[in-house]
Amino acid sequence: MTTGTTAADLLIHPRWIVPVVPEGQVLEQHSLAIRDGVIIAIVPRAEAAGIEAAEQLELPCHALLPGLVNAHGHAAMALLRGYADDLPLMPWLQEHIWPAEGAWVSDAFVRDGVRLAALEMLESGTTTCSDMYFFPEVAAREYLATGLRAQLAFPIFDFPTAWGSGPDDYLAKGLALRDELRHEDRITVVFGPHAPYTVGEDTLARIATLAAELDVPVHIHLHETTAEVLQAVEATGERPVDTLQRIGLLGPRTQCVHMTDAGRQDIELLAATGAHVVHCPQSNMKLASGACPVTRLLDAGVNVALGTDGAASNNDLNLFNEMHSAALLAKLSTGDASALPAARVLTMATLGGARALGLEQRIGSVEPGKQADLIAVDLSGPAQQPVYNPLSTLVYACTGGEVSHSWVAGRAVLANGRPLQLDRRAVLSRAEDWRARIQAGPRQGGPGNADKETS
Ligand SMILES: CSC[C@H]1O[C@@H](n2cnc3c(O)ncnc32)[C@H](O)[C@@H]1O
Ligand SMILES: [Zn+2]
Repeated sequence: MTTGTTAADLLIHPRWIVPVVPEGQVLEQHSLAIRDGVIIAIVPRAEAAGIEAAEQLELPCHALLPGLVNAHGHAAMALLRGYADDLPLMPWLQEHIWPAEGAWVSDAFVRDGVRLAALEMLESGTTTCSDMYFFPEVAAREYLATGLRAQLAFPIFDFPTAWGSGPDDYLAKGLALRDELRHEDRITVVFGPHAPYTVGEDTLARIATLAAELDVPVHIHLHETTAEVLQAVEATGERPVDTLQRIGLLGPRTQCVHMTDAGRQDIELLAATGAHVVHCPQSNMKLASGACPVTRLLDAGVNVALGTDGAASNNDLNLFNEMHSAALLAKLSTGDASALPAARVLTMATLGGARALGLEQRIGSVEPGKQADLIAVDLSGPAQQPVYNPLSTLVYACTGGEVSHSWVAGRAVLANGRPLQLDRRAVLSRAEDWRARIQAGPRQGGPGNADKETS
């Protein structure tokens, strides 16, 4: 290396960089250098000559920003997209989704479902996802292969499912998986108790103790509907969030998914304990569950992340769509057009997600020293032109299809709109196979047979 130059593996020259920190900033005609998977420099284009790079990439019409963080989903449910629509939460779950999962979920279902979900997420700008679903060991293998970063929230219920026989079994399997994957940089394994209405207080208290001892996050559906809250109050005399607080399960490691029913006291409690909220606006609207009071949470100092939920209730895994919906829903539900502006919603979809998942030191913004989890978005199309303000264009005028490149820890995972580690045709063909089999009718013999049929 010549004196005065910096060595990089990759030097990117985009039209704009949206670093997210500070919120609202847009850098024009700057270059970004990556070495060993880490962002090492962001400099004005004119100064990029001082950086010697093994590879350079010109992106003349693109915005470069942090990869999006989908902070809540059930990836393999991509195979149940469109299986049951236009229903409220409980009939949807109890009469349609849980019976289908009982009949079809197996390791092969999860393998093919995660591949489909990973393909959709990568093509629409997500580089990190949180996945709460059965057979997380299979999902982990797929995330390692496809290049995505993932938090796996291993499922815990008080009753048996395809993946476990009861709380002891779920906890043993989940913690063994966490141990097995402890050296994998891109994967974290956390507790995933499904909800307070499917996991009793004894099990939740056990999880609280283990989570504190091991310093492991807890990801839980919470206050998804007002009916859930009212039923809990009737049965226990407490709102679920108060139960979690009483048993020690509410704190900076807790990721509360949904929170559509959150009054002033709930919000104060979340803020005081440092718990995170994952907002899933499209799933909440489609199931008519309610609207999370995002602006009041943010005003109170609660970190809010953004998630799609599963494709069976959204019905996509596209965080560009989710950002757009989050902004519009906030404006509609508060009657305030200035609620949740573009810069704020982009923070939720990046740094807010990273913070909720305990990854803020590593990802969520474009800053030297952070992992190079980045996406490039081509803003030259007719639906994006003219670009007065790239933040506005990204949130209000993009659909995800404009994402051309993405990198996770500096490794290219999408180039020219195509995934590099996934066989797109094979993934789509497997999804169609599952659709045909599921639509043909209930499978006899229980989970397990699907492995032999599709591997
Ligand atoms: C712990 S494995 C995931 C489990 O959750 C179910 N699920 C999917 N979407 C929702 C939702 O919006 N609320 C509650 N539960 C949901 C999924 O079908 C799995 O059984
Ligand atoms: Zn969910």
